[in-house]
Amino acid sequence: MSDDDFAQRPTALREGAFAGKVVLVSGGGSGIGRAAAILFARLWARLVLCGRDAGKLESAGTCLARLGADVSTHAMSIRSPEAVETLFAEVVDRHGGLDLLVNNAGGQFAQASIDIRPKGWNAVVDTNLNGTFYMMQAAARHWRDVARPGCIVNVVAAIWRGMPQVAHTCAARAGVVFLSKTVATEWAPLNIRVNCVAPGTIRTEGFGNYSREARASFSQANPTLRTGDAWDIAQAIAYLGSDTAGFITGETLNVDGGSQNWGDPWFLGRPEYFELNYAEARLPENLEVQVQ
Ligand SMILES: CCCCCCCCCCC/C=C/C(=O)SCCNC(=O)CCNC(=O)[C@H](O)C(C)(C)COP(=O)(O)OP(=O)(O)OC[C@H]1O[C@@H](n2cnc3c(N)ncnc32)[C@H](O)[C@@H]1OP(=O)(O)O
Ligand SMILES: NC(=O)C1=CN([C@@H]2O[C@H](COP(=O)(O)OP(=O)(O)OC[C@H]3O[C@@H](n4cnc5c(N)ncnc54)[C@H](OP(=O)(O)O)[C@@H]3O)[C@@H](O)[C@H]2O)C=CC1
Repeated sequence: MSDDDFAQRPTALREGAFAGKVVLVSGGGSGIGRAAAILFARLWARLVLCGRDAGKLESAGTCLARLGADVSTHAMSIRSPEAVETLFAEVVDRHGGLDLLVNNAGGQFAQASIDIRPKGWNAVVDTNLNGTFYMMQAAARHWRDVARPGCIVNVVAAIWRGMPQVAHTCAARAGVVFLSKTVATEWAPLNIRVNCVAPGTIRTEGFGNYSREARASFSQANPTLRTGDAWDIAQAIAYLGSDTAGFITGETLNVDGGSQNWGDPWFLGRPEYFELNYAEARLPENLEVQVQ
């Protein structure tokens, strides 16, 4: 899907639903984050995008400005607590405050867990769990200090049956889900809602990090036998971030084509052990039936 597609796709959300609201999308330069930012622009939000790559952010910023949004872009890494602090100071300075934080930045690399080295484990956990926490905490402190209501939507993954070959990200996302449930209670007195969206396999630029074989498994990894697209996730994010979802907190919304129930994505390709061959499968003796 292109920016132009996202600028036109129908949406269930009401025009003007985010009028006067400031929305921060991490990883807003590409994929799901970029689609969500386009949706928020169409709903009249003011936008803040952050990510590491200034070029990607600038390109997304230009697209949002064309849609009429007031947008600022900030190149930084969510892994640095100092950079997160600076980001929030810049947001307050430039936009006067924040209303919704979308923690979408994240990623991983595929590797058998038995081979993951400490540096790689730490890189993934630091981005997906620690970085997300620094952003959540900075937002909550801001809302507490200015006595303003707030809302957080964290993008995780449909991890419910484990995620072989990406154990580090599975562990980190599980951490974010339970962190979110925890602070949804702690921060309710501050009028802050916290929810997660758990995507299944969603066709984005991020797919480029995986082999052809892995990508083929992604498109067969749920009962619909197809991948979702970034708009599917953008709409779920906007719904949970909107006042329409005002009585929902501590929840995780799966947008996964049913992958919780059936399907097996393999980030490095399916190991031979898991190849199924029903034609040659032998039943245990006591289950054999005589066919007349
Ligand atoms: C059972 C039902 C399941 C249902 C379905 C569930 C959902 C399925 C989801 C399916 C598809 C998912 C897709 C996506 O998530 S797409 C979006 C994602 N985008 C990315 O993943 C971005 C790509 N990755 C990265 O940018 C980086 O890897 C990362 C952010 C994770 C780390 O960045 P950093 O810059 O800190 O790290 P370095 O590159 O410097 O590396 C640090 C050490 O990490 C190790 N490493 C890194 N890459 C690899 C690799 N390819 N293989 C092995 N090890 C790696 C390594 O130790 C690095 O240190 P050294 O370089 O010193 O060795
Ligand atoms: N596509 C899918 O099937 C699924 C995706 N997800 C998750 O959804 C999110 C969006 O993924 P998607 O859009 O597909 O892929 P992308 O790779 O396009 O998006 C990841 C974004 O995260 C940003 N990012 C990564 N590390 C950092 C960091 N340290 N600091 C700031 N920004 C960072 C990247 O920006 P930059 O390069 O500029 O730093 C990039 O824009 C990710 O968390 C991903 O893991 C979850 C399940 C499935």
